[in-house]
Amino acid sequence: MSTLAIHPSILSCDFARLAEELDRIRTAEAAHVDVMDNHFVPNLTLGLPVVEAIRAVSPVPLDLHLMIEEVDRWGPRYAEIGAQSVTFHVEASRDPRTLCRDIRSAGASPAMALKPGTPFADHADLLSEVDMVLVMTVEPGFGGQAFMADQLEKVREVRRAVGAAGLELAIQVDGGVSAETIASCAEAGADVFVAGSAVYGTQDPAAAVQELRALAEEARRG
Ligand SMILES: O=C(CO)[C@@H](O)[C@H](O)COP(=O)(O)O
Ligand SMILES: [Fe+2]
Repeated sequence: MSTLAIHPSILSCDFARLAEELDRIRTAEAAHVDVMDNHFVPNLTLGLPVVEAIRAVSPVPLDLHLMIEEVDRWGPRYAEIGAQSVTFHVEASRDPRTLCRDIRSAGASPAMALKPGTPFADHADLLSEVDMVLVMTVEPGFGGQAFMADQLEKVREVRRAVGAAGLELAIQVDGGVSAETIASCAEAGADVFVAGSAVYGTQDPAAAVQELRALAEEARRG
């Protein structure tokens, strides 16, 4: 069985103190970086030069979540700078199979993301190309939104499909993941948990990461 991983989203950190904020989550398996272009989502965050600077100072690997329209063009560029994983939205990519291969050959793990309204079944053929499936548990664009419990059925569906195909894929959830909701995600079959406000909204983000991981482990043990 896979190890559980907590990936704090730096969207909720103090952007004026990025290096220090990254150091505060050294207990995490990776840092989740939300790249938004104000086209695919109605918000704008950061781009390649800033992600490259983050990569240079981060004590943990980077998990990049690309919420951008031109992902076929930019995805491989983000992989080249040394990210651990590059997640693209299936709603944005015109040629996801080629994109997955380009990301992998540039040295990163490709992952596919599904917005809440996007059925997994329409994109199940991509499972053999990716290392991770991200099931969004909020509409992408902003941190601090309420968790959409109706997406847990999609997590279960992906977990069943991964098992049936005999694959070893990670399933990530992102949006509204907190001490109140993480157990339901783990029970449904998620093993990588993104949390922004539930980590950076606390006094001690490193301890919050450990608490979230312990809750997920407990839920998995049943
Ligand atoms: O991708 C996104 C939002 O689009 C997320 O990664 C958020 O940054 C998660 O923040 P919280 O819901 O955990 O506060
Ligand atoms: Fe994200």
